[in-house]
Amino acid sequence: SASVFSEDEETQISHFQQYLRIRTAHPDPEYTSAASFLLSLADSIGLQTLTLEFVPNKPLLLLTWLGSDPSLPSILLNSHIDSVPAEPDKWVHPPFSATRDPATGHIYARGAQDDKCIAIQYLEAIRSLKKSGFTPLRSIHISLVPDEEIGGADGSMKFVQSEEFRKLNVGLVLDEGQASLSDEFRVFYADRLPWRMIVKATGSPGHGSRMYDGTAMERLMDCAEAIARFRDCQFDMVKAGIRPASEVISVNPVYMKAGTPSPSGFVMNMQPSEAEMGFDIRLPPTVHLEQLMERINKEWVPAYKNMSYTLIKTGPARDCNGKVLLTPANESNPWWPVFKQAVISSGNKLAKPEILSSTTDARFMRALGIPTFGFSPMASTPILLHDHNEFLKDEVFVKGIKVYESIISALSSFKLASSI
Ligand code: MET
Ligand SMILES: [Zn+2]
Ligand SMILES: [Zn+2]
Repeated sequence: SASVFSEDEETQISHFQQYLRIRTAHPDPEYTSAASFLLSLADSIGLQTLTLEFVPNKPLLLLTWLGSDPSLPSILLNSHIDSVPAEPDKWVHPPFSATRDPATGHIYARGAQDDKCIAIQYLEAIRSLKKSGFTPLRSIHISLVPDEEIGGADGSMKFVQSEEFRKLNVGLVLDEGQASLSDEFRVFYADRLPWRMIVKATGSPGHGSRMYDGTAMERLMDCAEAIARFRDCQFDMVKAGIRPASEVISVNPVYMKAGTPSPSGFVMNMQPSEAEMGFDIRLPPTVHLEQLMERINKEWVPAYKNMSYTLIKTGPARDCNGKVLLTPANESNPWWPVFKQAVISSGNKLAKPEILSSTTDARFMRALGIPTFGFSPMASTPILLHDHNEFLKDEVFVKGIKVYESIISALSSFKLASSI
């Protein structure tokens, strides 16, 4: 049912909608309009702003609220500007309309959950803390980055390698997380590693009517079947409740390409000499890589079957000390109890820390050894990232701002005798 909001809250919701209406979907995200909108919000709050352009036309915004002791390690709040594409015909409201359903309060837009909500929540939380007279001890930075959805090579990867980043002296990063079906917020201490695998098969072409061995299609289908068997085994562990989905290996087919195009579709009486298939693979950070490589070479894509594969791995799998990319979410990490307590004192619940099924820019910060949590305060919300009809309820969005007020004030006031 619809809730009643204050005038300030209505303004916050309207800022969210305005941001959602900017078409930041790949393959041609409107980075310039997004940047000018975000910079004008930052100006209205009185934040310092810096626009970095590591790659032309891919702005990365750095917003700063200076702490009273800027020599202390700072807090960095990260959000990506870009979104995945949407298929408008399959949505109940156009994906860049940010339509707010008056009955439910759902705001429909690509990016509503992933992850434009947090960018505006960071900003509005800071606006409200500033208004209340709060002054941070540590500096707080917001980074608004391009290209996360396509691997981050021209975005966060360049950012963390830059002199500007080094100068921030970041002590803790918060990045995006995922919605929660229950009333407990979720928090993520690691991401799965993102791989892409492209399998190509070649074989003898021939008449569509002929039965013979060694066609490209037959070989590729053998590969797909071997992968499907492995996928079933991994998925069965999830279905049986033995492991969470983020702690198994997922291998999902994402495209198939074969056949000879014709004006009316495809030539049907020819068996093609080439066939190709793409897979999205996600690996738990502690995965046994040798075992998987052996499986790929022996079971999935045996070279003797005239198949080859390409593996694309975007981003680091280990940090500078050769350690897997995990941020301790326990008392050994002094930031953890501060974060956890801040969520609880805002009147909310926090679920047991998890590994994220998908992958975020957090891996670039973790690779530098910087503690990084994934967190998007969306409780009692269906998980709709990259799906049709992505939405966030107005009330959930507004509550998230309050949660960040608590988190930002706690983290930025946190004092510790030792190095951090
Ligand atoms: C491949 S880098 C990550 C891109 C996106 N966030 C995903 O999980 O698919
Ligand atoms: Zn995404
Ligand atoms: Zn995202």
